[in-house]
Amino acid sequence: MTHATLQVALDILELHRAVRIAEEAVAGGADWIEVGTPLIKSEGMAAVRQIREAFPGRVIVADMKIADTGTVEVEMAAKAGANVVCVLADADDTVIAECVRAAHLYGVRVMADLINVADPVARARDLASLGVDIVNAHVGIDQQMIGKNSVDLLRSIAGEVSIPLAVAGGLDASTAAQAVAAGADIVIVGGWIVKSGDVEGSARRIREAIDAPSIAPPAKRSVDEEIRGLFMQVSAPNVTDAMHRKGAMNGLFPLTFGVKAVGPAVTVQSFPGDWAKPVEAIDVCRPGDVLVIYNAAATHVSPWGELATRSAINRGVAGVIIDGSARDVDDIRALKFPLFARACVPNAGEPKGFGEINAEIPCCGQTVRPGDWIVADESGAVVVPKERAYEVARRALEVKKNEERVRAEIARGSTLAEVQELYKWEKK
Ligand SMILES: O=C([C@H](O)CO)[C@H](O)[C@H](O)COP(=O)(O)O
Repeated sequence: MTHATLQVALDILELHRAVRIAEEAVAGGADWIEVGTPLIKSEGMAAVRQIREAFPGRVIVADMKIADTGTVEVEMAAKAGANVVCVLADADDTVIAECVRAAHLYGVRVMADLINVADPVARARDLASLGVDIVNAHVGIDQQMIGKNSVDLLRSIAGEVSIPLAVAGGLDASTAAQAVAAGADIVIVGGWIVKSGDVEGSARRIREAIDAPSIAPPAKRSVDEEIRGLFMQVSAPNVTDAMHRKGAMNGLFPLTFGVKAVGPAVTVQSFPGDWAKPVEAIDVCRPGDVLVIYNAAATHVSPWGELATRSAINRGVAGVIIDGSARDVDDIRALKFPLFARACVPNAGEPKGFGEINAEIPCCGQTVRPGDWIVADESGAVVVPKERAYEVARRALEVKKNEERVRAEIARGSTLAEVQELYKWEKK
């Protein structure tokens, strides 16, 4: 088997970090270095120049995503030191042809990026006949968040053209190996390497995976299982960050610690002092559901206690959120059951039976519908609309990954303001 090229995509904003990250990725086995689109937008051609200076012998790829004025943009990137320049496959043929002509003039190669192309097979053939050197089966980061898969795209074009094929979009060690088996000549990895806390180790894992691909078929999981698996890996703050800082419940506190509640909501509308519906709702829950109870923010009476908790544990309930109060907190802590409420108070009230199960409810400043996802930990609870659960879970994992590298840089003595160049990015 021929050796597939590993291209690390420097998809970060800060040039001073990019050089360091590239050094670590190369130490881990990356062959080509891509100056990613975000870095080019943030720093311009200075980024290409500096990466060229830092890595004189390496192939440097400028991910310009050219959409127009092919000659000007290829010339800029080539003169700054790029060996490969990226154009959008969706650009008009006139643009592609200009890129190819300019590339010949300046001795660089053109990689065409199939992001968002409606008919990838037909377009890949056109691109090859227009003189493009490499076709990239790329699923963009936003598209990945709704489940689009770059290896599927690669499989659809493999064997259709005779020019080298690249693949990009959310690849990790396992999917990179699948991509090589599917015919990738160039494997492009961004986030999984550059956002990782251990860039060199992550690059090495990809290198090993693509050099000796052993392909285990991915385990089949339902969408709900995937969503739960993703949310279990992230924190409530990661989730609200992924939702542009929305979705967090106000005035809610964790009453038990070291536990986390993740699952679709079963909702309960109830009235202060009436614990019938909250307790009846336990029997409506499926394993893994989170019970979300509106109890009119009451802090003088509790609709929830130890016996309800034991029943919920028997049903496999993943946690309880109460816009109101709870009691028996010491016992519930011992049971390690995720419980979140506004307050604790010993009064129980009585079971009158007012209210409703599985209707839309208000809860701590948010609206919760049955089936909306809840992610709650010691920072509080976040509600994710069910229609966006998969996407938000994927985005939350991206948020978490972003923090890993930043955390590693702080551990080496930097500060958050330095790492993120806060002053530079203040809104003008
Ligand atoms: O091209 C890319 C994207 O559009 C951002 O500019 C990325 O380099 C490409 O998707 C690879 O990055 P990951 O998807 O994070 O592996």
